[in-house]
Amino acid sequence: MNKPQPLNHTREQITSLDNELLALLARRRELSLDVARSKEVDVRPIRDTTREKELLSRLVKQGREQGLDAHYVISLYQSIIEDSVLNQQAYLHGRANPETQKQQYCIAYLGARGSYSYLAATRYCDRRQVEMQDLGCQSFDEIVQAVESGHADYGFLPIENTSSGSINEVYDVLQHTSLAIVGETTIEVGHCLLANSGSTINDIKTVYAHPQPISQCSRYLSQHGQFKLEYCSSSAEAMEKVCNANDNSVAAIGSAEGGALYQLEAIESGLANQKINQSRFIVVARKAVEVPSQLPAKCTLIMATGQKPGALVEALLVLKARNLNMSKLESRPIPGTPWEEMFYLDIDANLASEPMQAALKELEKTTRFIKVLGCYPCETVKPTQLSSSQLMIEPNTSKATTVTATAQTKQQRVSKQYKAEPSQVLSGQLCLGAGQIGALSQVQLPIELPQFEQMAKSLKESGFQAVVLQGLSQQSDLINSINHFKNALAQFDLVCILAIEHETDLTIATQFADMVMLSGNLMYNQAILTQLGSLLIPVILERNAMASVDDLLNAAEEVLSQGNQQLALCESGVTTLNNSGKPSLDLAALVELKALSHLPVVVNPSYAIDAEQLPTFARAIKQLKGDGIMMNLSAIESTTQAQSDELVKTVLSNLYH
Ligand SMILES: O=C(O)C(=O)C[C@]1(C(=O)O)C=C[C@@H](O)C=C1
Repeated sequence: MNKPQPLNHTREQITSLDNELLALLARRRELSLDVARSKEVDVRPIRDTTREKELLSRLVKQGREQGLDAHYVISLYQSIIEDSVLNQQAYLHGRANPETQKQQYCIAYLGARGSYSYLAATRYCDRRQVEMQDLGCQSFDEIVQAVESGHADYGFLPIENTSSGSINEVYDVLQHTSLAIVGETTIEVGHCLLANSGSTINDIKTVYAHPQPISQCSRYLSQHGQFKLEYCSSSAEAMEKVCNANDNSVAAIGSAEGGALYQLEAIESGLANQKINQSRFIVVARKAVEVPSQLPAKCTLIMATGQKPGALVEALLVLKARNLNMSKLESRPIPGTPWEEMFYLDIDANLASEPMQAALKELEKTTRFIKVLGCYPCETVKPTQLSSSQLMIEPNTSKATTVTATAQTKQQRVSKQYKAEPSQVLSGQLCLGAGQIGALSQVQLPIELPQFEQMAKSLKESGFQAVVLQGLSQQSDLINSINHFKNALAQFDLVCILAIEHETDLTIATQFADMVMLSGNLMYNQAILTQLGSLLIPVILERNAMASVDDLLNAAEEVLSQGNQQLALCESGVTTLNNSGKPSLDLAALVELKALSHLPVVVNPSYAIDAEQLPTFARAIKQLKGDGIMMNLSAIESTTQAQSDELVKTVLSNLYH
């Protein structure tokens, strides 16, 4: 073996590379802010998971070629992307609320420098490049008072922890404050045993800690029954006590970062019961803030329902009817009124959005008390994952073997051999398969909202259960419009299906739809099929006009193999030499698909069949065991609205009776 170069020489090279890496990361951050500036102008959502997947799979491949393993590359980039998303969010949030743009924030928090609250506040200010003036407090009440009285700009309150759950006292404080929640931040809580320099674990007799870390480290502490526990009002107080004690037999529980501020050393680490131990803090201020529509927003409400049975369920159904996701529900007693409770709800929605406003109006009618505590950007960045097939891309694997290997396993999940009983796709009032027939209407965008509301009402009255919105790229102010459309559809219990006709539709469609439909022109796009397979909402896969039944089943297999079992197929006609310029409706394919697969099949005769023949075809679809009909009413050229209504009525009546 050759003699290696001297250690310090190698270390110098590593140091110089690390400097370059940091400079590159800083440059990447600047570019990410440039992206935020463009998104501010175009009003596009911050998160683009399609772009993230593209980026990750390319980097995994390139990394492999340079000897870096996929998981290493992915975890590095997941942190980089999280940072990029949170920075963009902070930037756009600041722009939407110019009065919050200051050089310095005075922040009230629990304990003293070094506490977890202090670390969370530091992180919050760093992200916004604002200097922090810290105001340590002894209790949650003191924090709230400091902000209410104007001594502090913001208060930091820990609201929940992944090991010990919700922090009830904070919920109680929120019942009585006039402050608004304007932000949230989550930090990793790495509990360590912190002691004076020179102490070893065998020296420790007394441990100082706040009750929260004690409960989060209960397993570790029960293994060390010899420790005498002393409760403190914060982790910072615990560290300060150890620092002042000048004694090797005392220790504190806290973060290594905080301990360093008190010259304490971490003699044991990873004390928490759960490997992932995170605390979420809410940020309170005197004035509520606005959240731009491109940011994922969260609303926190408190409400007291009527005392009659089922009152809470009734209130929650109001949210469900508007497709509002509730990410947290807590209850706390109302002081002075035994057995009555106040509910705290976190809803994944923007307060300014139509569904949220409509839900609030409805809730105001049925609850005894309701108050919005705040609307703020959601700071949980769910890491984008790659599918196992994307992770497996081996540079040297011959393409032929991959293709045969998948071909052999294909047909399995879609086939009746794999699953004998018919599958059913369900979303709201729409039910496809296993004996249920659905009626879906296609609506071509762009469209004005008042006209859309009118249309939604008449589609509901005709008997449709779902509406497929096509031409997303044609609609201006897309996010706002979709929110309006969804709300209008929800009013009439209609399921909102967004059609993906271009790769660029994917992000918005998957974010806002109850269900998505992949247009036939994208049926061969492997990357999109993979992504649809990882969704939690149902998917309709339209057959490409040139595709065989086998091709359609192969595409369906790809979706199922990624996990999403809520899949229906759609036959809209194939290109033939019939000279009419129209596609030919392939009812033989319907028969074949039903014979081979358990998946529901919807038929869309709108493009292939003349209007007057539609009632006959509807009967045929039913007799051939089709599971639904999709109709594009604008493709049906009837002379008057009344004629068109009459036709739709006959078609649906033939389908259902
Ligand atoms: O390319 C974008 O749209 C970005 O916002 C940048 C970036 C990134 O940091 O690479 C961040 C967030 C998006 O979800 C995708 C990618």
